[in-house]
Amino acid sequence: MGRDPAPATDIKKSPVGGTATDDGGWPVVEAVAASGLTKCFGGREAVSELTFSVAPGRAFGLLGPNGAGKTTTVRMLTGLLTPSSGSVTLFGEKLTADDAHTLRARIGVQTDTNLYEALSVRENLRAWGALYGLAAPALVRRTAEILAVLGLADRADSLVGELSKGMRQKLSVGRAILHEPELVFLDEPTAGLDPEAAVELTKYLKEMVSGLRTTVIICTHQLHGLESLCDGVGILKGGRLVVAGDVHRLLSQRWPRRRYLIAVAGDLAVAKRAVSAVVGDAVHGAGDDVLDVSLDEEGTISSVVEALVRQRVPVRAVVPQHPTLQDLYFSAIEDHT
Ligand SMILES: Nc1ncnc2c1ncn2[C@@H]1O[C@H](COP(=O)(O)OP(=O)(O)OP(=O)(O)O)[C@@H](O)[C@H]1O
Repeated sequence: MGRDPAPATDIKKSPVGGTATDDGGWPVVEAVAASGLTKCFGGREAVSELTFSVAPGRAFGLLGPNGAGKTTTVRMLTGLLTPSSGSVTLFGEKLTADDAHTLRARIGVQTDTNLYEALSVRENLRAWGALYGLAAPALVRRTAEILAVLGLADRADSLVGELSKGMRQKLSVGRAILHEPELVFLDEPTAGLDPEAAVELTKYLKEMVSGLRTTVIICTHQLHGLESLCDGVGILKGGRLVVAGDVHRLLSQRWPRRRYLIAVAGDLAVAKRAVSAVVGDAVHGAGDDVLDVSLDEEGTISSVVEALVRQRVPVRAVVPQHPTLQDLYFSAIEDHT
């Protein structure tokens, strides 16, 4: 990656809401801030009163069922759609129709339209790089990097019109990140990608976030493992933001107790009595030889294991059960049905 790496300053980020501060306690200008963002189509609200912000150098997942309002939100955030009410601020500057063009040089937006069908993959990247204002050495370097990262090097000279759906998808992502923008909006970037390419792309996006402090806003339905990329998340339902914040904080708020599955050998009733002496009724059987235990504090798992050992119950495995972003998503959507 060519852009200068992140400064050493440790930014105390506020992925959603609040004011981020740097080491010296100075406020950090949010990369994206939406305030009361609303869009009506024909009198019907597609997006209602969205207020959230994303600090620079963060990856933020905008999630929600089909029709929840993700694309409409991103289109407003990128100046492609005028809000019915509310406002968008990018890098501390209010987004207006006049600014949109200037600000767009600092952002990358993935869309599957406007690929030049009659040009090759390489020619498409070069054409887009030139439009973004990349000069010759950077353009050549970035084109090669993008082709390698997306696994398109061996198709660099193929015409776009001859590409498979997944390859076109890769190219549309490549186009969005080609000029190393400070802020990138991605719409289902890994959908249609083979598993290897999806892993590579996710790894590259993480490097952009941690190495270049790129801010990434990602709309996706692919929740599995998304928390490894996104530290912040907003879940939309029916155009409203039903959950927003730091993923880890949201998970620990929603599931404050720690759950473990303990596989034991021998009499399960004896094992359950031994554990119950430590955790009360926060234990139940989960199969013939497995106990499901919920604890207030992580430390007490050692007391639980000690209690089993004292009763001569062999412990075969202790497996912590970590709630995931997928669990958070389903529980948030269910709460608002
Ligand atoms: N141009 C438009 N005219 C009228 N209604 C629209 C328009 N664009 C979007 N909508 C409506 O706004 C709502 C939100 O649509 P949007 O495309 O933002 O959802 P989404 O969350 O991106 O969905 P998906 O996951 O299916 O892509 C939907 O009810 C949709 O029908």
